Amino acid sequence: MAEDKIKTSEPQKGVESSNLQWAPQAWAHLELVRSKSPLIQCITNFVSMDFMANTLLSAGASPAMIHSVDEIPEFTPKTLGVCINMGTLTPDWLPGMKLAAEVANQCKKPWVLDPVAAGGTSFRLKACLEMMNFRPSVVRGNGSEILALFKGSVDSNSKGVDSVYGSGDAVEAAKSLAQQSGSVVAVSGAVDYITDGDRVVCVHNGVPMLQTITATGCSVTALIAAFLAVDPSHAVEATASALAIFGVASEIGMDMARGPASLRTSLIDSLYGLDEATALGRVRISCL
Ligand SMILES: Nc1ncnc2c1ncn2[C@@H]1O[C@H](COP(=O)(O)OP(=O)(O)O)[C@@H](O)[C@H]1O
Ligand SMILES: Cc1ncsc1CCOP(=O)(O)O
Ligand SMILES: [Mg+2]
Repeated sequence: MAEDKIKTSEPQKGVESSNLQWAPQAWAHLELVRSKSPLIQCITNFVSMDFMANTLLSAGASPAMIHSVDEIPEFTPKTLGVCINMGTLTPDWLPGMKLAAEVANQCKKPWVLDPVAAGGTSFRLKACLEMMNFRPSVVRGNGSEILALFKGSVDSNSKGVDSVYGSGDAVEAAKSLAQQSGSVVAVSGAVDYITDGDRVVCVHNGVPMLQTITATGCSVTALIAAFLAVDPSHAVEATASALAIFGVASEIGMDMARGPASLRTSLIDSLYGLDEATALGRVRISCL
């Protein structure tokens, strides 16, 4: 059973030794998503809706882009996980986002926050910080977004949804943010860092061309929600697995791609077709 492969023991140091534990665990999480097909509610931006839904479907999950405040009390309790993304935020979307987070918490369902461009404007920063008060199970952002949440200030150098910092620049901020908020914090980039404020897990999978396809960050956040939905009590492990599997799918997709447009397609195909031997051979996870 896939559940048997999900270990909770303390991680070891170094990529090679850690992989003995983490790679089978990442595969086990993907197998669980495929077998349980969790219903994931996504309240997300208009740019990402299609790619996010297709990412979830190709992993075996069942996405629903349902955001009306009128439907949330009835629909959110039926889900196994919720993804809330601030990408194309307007004031009228916020009450639904807050209600979905509240209902998810009441129903003890995991929910994941993507604080897109958190440091871009004061309106957006305030909204992201308000969402943090609902204590997401996981918050996943790029370096700029995690630094903005930690500092609680707008970044005058912000490039909007794109990061002006590497993920490594935000590791200490991520640890402090996790300690203050009680959420697991994931910073994505060339290396993805996942922390609960104590442990820091590093995912080394992925390809630089992911930065040239819009909504890859949004979609991997939704994938985190799906992995968390099948293993809600191990948020660090499920988050690392989702980031590693998405990264592996991009690496295999890269072998077939001619550029960003074809990578977008081949990534989805690779995620759908990923097998155990390939996952075990490619997942690269270590601990700081
Ligand atoms: N330089 C890189 N090398 C490999 N993978 C990367 C690189 N930059 C980003 N990624 C991957 O791309 C995905 C999106 O991350 P990121 O670009 O940081 O998010 P966002 O799109 O929200 O800014 C993640 O899976 C991350 O691991
Ligand atoms: C371009 C853009 N503008 C508002 S949301 C969005 C998508 C951002 O996607 P990602 O954060 O995954 O790059
Ligand atoms: Mg993003």
